[in-house]
Amino acid sequence: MITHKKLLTRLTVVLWIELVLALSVLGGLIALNIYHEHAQIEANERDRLITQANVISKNLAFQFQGANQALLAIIQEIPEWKHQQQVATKRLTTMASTMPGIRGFDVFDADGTLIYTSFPEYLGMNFSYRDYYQTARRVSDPDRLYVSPPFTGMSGNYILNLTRIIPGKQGEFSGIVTAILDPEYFKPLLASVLYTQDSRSSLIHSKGVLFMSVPDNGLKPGTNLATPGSFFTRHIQSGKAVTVFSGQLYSTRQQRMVAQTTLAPGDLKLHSTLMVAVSRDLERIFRYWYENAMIQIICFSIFALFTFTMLFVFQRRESKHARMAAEHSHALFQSEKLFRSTYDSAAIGMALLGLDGRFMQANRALCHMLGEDEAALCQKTIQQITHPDDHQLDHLLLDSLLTSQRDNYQVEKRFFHSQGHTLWVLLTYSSIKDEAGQLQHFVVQIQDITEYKALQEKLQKQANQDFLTGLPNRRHFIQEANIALARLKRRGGAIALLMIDIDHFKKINDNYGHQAGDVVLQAFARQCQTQLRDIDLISRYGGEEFAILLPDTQKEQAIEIAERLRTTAANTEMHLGNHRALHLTISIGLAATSDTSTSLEKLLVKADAALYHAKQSGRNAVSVAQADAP
Ligand SMILES: Nc1nc2c(ncn2[C@@H]2O[C@H](COP(=O)(O)OP(=O)(O)OP(=O)(O)O)[C@@H](O)[C@H]2O)c(=O)[nH]1
Repeated sequence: MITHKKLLTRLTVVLWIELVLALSVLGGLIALNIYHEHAQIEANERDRLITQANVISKNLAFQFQGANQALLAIIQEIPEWKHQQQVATKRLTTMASTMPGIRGFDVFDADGTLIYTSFPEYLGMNFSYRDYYQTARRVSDPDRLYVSPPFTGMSGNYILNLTRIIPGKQGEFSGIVTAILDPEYFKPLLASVLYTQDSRSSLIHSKGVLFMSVPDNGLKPGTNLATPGSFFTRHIQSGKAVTVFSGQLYSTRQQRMVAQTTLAPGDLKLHSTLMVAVSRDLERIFRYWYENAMIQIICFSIFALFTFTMLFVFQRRESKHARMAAEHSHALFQSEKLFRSTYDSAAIGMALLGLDGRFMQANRALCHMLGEDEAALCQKTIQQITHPDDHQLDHLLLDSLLTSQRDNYQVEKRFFHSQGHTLWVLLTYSSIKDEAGQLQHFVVQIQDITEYKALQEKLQKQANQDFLTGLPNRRHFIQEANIALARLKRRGGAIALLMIDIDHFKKINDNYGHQAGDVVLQAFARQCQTQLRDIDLISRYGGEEFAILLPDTQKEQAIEIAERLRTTAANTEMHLGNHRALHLTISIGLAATSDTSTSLEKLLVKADAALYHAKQSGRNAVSVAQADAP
């Protein structure tokens, strides 16, 4: 079974995995975008560099073709000059001046001696040591245009020549004719393709010798670039007309992108050629891309950090909430457990009632008290187990809860046990309301007070009873007599009061003992009781004095009763045990009235006075009090 804690941990891990995956995807897309931008910038730059290199190449090719045509024309014209130096010089000078980029023309004989030239000051000098002469003589191909490696000319300038062989009549080597290229012409050409400050274009002889660079990068013309691994070498080795390389330059150690083209002017056959290199600084090419990429990476890192932090904070808060909820739930569980155990094991009966009085829950003590199980009790209402005599009171009090006049009340009432007998219970009702104050249920606490009630009844009885004779005592007599007088006041009629005193009772005590006196008192009480009606009330009023209240009794009728009591007492032998017996007499004072406004005090005073009169008249007599004067 998965615990709540394990489930939370699993959810936490899943969220982290999901976040990492989402960030990985986002990061991947950003990386792809950065890579794509890099590739696009690189491709665009390659295209631009190639285009610029091609512009120079085409221009040079055109230049080479023009120079080649001029050389062929000079070869054609040489026989016509017939060693006339001035004619040749004029012709060569004129041709050089009409051709842009050509500084002059020289014609050498087979030994390398300058025989015609546009620079007459060098006539007759031998230049057979020059590379262009030696290469042309060695190769001796009349169909080729020889491109010399750059060299320092007689004027001190760094130049290069385009050379053709002058073939003899049998095709043998008869000398060379060269066009001296003007380096100053190439500088604006190379500069014309530079489109940014970091752009640079160069011309390199195919043997690897640098001819010129624009702008000057500090690398000396004549530097050999044909070193292993250099971009020049890699271009030559590739055999391609156009290449582009990026990285560190062998020559300057700079990081650049270089487009190189090999000059190939149409169907012109060349021996050696020139390479055009146009390059840009890599840092400048990718500066914008780099800044943009850094912004994206920083933004992504901040976003990732933010989401990690947010998730961390969120999960900490969630886990704190979960911990608090668990603690709360544990506390609630403990509290409910404690309540349930208190509720179940309480000595007092407890129940939850619906508003209609139906039992919803009942604890063990209540079930035990009523002799029902909880399920059976929950089929009943509290009214069903209440004694009918208590229904009215119960309804009244319950109504006061339902109408919110009060929140609780306590009542003593009777319940029916499942076996039919009644129980006295002390019942406390309490309202249970919801947060809006609406009454939802009742909680009742029920205490079995049957024993207490019995004891109370017994004590009550004892409090009202004379312990010797068992007759009501004076206190109880006064209570009941007042009730009877109240009834008289309501209904009218008549009432009589007899005050009875045993004559010379002291002598009985003295002669037979106090205990015998007690026996006489008990026997006399029984004797009177047997002669009275149920509605009559006899009490031991004190000592040997008895009071009898005769409700609904007229004076005459009362006199009859009094006389009967007197004669019975006088005529009845009273046995005292030990074969002893005696006769006693009694004196009676009688007060009777039909005055509904009379009071008990008045009646007692009158009866007492009459009793006194009976005693005074010799005892064993009934004396009737005079009626009140109208
Ligand atoms: N044995 C017994 N004697 C009681 C009890 N209560 C009162 N007495 C006695 O009753 C006697 C009453 O005497 P008295 O008041 O002098 O009156 P008497 O002797 O009856 O004479 P008269 O009333 O004048 O006829 C006293 O001796 C009391 O002690 C009682 O509960 N038991």
